[in-house]
Amino acid sequence: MSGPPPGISVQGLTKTYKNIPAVSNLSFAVPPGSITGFLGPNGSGKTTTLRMLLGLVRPTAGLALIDGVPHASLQQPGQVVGAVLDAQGAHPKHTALTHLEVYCAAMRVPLTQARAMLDLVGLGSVATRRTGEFSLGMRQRLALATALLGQPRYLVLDEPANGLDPEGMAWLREFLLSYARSGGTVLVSSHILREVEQMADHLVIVSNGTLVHQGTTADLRNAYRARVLVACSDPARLAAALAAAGITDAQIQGDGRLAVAGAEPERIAALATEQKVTVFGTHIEHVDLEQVFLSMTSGRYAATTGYPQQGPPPPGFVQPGYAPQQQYPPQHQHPPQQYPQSQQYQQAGYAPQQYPPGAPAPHQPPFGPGGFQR
Ligand SMILES: Nc1ncnc2c1ncn2[C@@H]1O[C@H](COP(=O)(O)OP(=O)(O)OP(=O)(O)O)[C@@H](O)[C@H]1O
Repeated sequence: MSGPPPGISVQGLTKTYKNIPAVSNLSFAVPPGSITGFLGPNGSGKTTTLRMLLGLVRPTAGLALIDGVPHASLQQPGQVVGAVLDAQGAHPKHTALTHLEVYCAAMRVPLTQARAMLDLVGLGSVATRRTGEFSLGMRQRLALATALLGQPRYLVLDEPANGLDPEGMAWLREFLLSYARSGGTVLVSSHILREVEQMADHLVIVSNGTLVHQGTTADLRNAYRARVLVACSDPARLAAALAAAGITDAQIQGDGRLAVAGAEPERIAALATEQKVTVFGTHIEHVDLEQVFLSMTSGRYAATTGYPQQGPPPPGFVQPGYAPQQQYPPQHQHPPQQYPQSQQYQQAGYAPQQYPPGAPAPHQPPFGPGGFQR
């Protein structure tokens, strides 16, 4: 018999408080080995969802499964899933070491794990200090150390970046990347896309308790990749030449410029030269994913009439209320200014796309050699 499907799976999850829906028919999956960013503005139902997943809130309807079973059915939950829901859990008069040792005893894991986990999260030097003296960032690290005591396969973190300075954020990012590389699965919530964008390979975006997007981070980036705005003597002719060369995402804008996605300015210029189309200037337009996220979750998204006008919806879009075509948020609209053909443009230099790099790992992995063993 095959075992339960691995990963986290949320199916039709619903929680209503006195007729007020906190989470409505929410379904998403967290693939094993992924870092999945769980995003949504304040009050969008993230914490309620995570609490249902961890068996702390009873769903009104639906299922939240870890390794195919509800949390309550896990044999040794602390060794399957570690959670950080809030960083305030430690007794202020307890030292960090005592705090963890109490948990070790409760979870029946060796007391030596307490010291090992403090070292792992960078709190080794303050192990005997009272947690009441800890900053919020230190408490976040302590909460993470607590979650890791049972060497879980899953980590569920609710806004772990709260209270972390940029250095703490960078540390957390590297830590979670390392955890995932060693086979762990992470579900991490945030209301700021930028906080998780560099580490999450999957994104689940909620608004008002409902799903608005799920998919890979790469797909979202590709859906909103940079485009080149070309001012030229014959945009229609250039668009036809681009299409013949396999570059089909080119649209004439209201201002007369041709907006091209999926080709670099040099390639566009070469095709224009072949077709005897004069290029007056090009401009690379980058998209800030944070703006896309804000537009998705604020409900303004459907009201925009931006780029591109046609084409498939971005991968992962699930909300039928959203416009069926992929669109840029209002911040990326161009003014309705006309660019007459005779107008001269300054040639804008090509700026390479500045998406954050993938997943550098310049640090010691917490698991495997040098770290703790699964
Ligand atoms: N115990 C509760 N009783 C009544 N309403 C609740 C309760 N818990 C949450 N809610 C409501 O459910 C909605 C979702 O809240 P939730 O805390 O899950 O959102 P969130 O996305 O985690 O937001 P935040 O990041 O601000 O914590 C909110 O409107 C909130 O007021």
